[in-house]
Amino acid sequence: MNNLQDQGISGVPIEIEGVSKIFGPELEKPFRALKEVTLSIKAGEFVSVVGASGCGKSTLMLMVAGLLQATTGRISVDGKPVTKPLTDVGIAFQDHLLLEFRTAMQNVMLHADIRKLPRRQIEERAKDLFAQLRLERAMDKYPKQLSGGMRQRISLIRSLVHDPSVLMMDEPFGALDALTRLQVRMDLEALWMRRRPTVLFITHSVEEAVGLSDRIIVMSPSPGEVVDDIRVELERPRPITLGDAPEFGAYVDRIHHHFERLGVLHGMGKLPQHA
Ligand SMILES: Nc1ncnc2c1ncn2[C@@H]1O[C@H](COP(=O)(O)OP(=O)(O)OP(=O)(O)O)[C@@H](O)[C@H]1O
Repeated sequence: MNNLQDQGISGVPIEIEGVSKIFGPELEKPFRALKEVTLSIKAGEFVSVVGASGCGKSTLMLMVAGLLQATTGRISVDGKPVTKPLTDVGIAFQDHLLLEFRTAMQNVMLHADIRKLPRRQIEERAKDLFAQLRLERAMDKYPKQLSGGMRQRISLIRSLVHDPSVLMMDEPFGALDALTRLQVRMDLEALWMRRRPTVLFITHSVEEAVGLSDRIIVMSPSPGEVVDDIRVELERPRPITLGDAPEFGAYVDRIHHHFERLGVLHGMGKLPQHA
């Protein structure tokens, strides 16, 4: 066991150094999606990326996952350069992508089947995750018998069942109603706190980013650049009523202020200034 495991942290560090992405460099009009992104993410940190639509958030995530090559710069995960798709990773998208002809449990076990992982051990962990999310009764149901929030939480269980050291989520709760979104946010925090994988979380919701993150990376509109790196010093687990805390409002305002300055948001009045 290493020191981090002693502390119950299963995550690994991610280093992104001077990473740019140009789509179609061979074309007459190449498109620069990301410009010189440098980020150092600690093992077990929960990091959100917020920014205007099209600023390159998904592009960045795909490059870290090894699914897309950076044009310049270097990315390493757990000290190793990313040169091919990561395997020790869980991925969840807005679309839950559950197979309709498999039950919830069978969907979750897909990982074990594909990756030939020890089935009994993974099934135990899956049952434990279903129980933690109060979804035991959904285990043998098919996706069409479940609500959108349940389907998304099952997708969350699937992304965590193999105990990955990195969890990547691209707008996972985008299609949910506000109440379900709040529930899933708290469920995600609880699951993350148990094993502390390193999380890269992409969201359009500033409130969700503040609710979940240790750090929030604010990106400029295309080509995406890091304009702020905010450490969120709010105690965990964060309560349902977090939105009432003045510090919460200050973080949200700070990000909105960037968006107003960058022309992503257009307000009528003046927003308060933050350091
Ligand atoms: N394969 C590609 N070829 C050319 N351009 C691309 C490609 N993939 C993405 N882009 C462009 O790169 C930019 C960044 O895309 P990306 O999907 O990373 O943005 P995003 O911030 O995740 O957007 P959203 O919040 O809307 O999901 C966009 O302008 C997009 O059109």
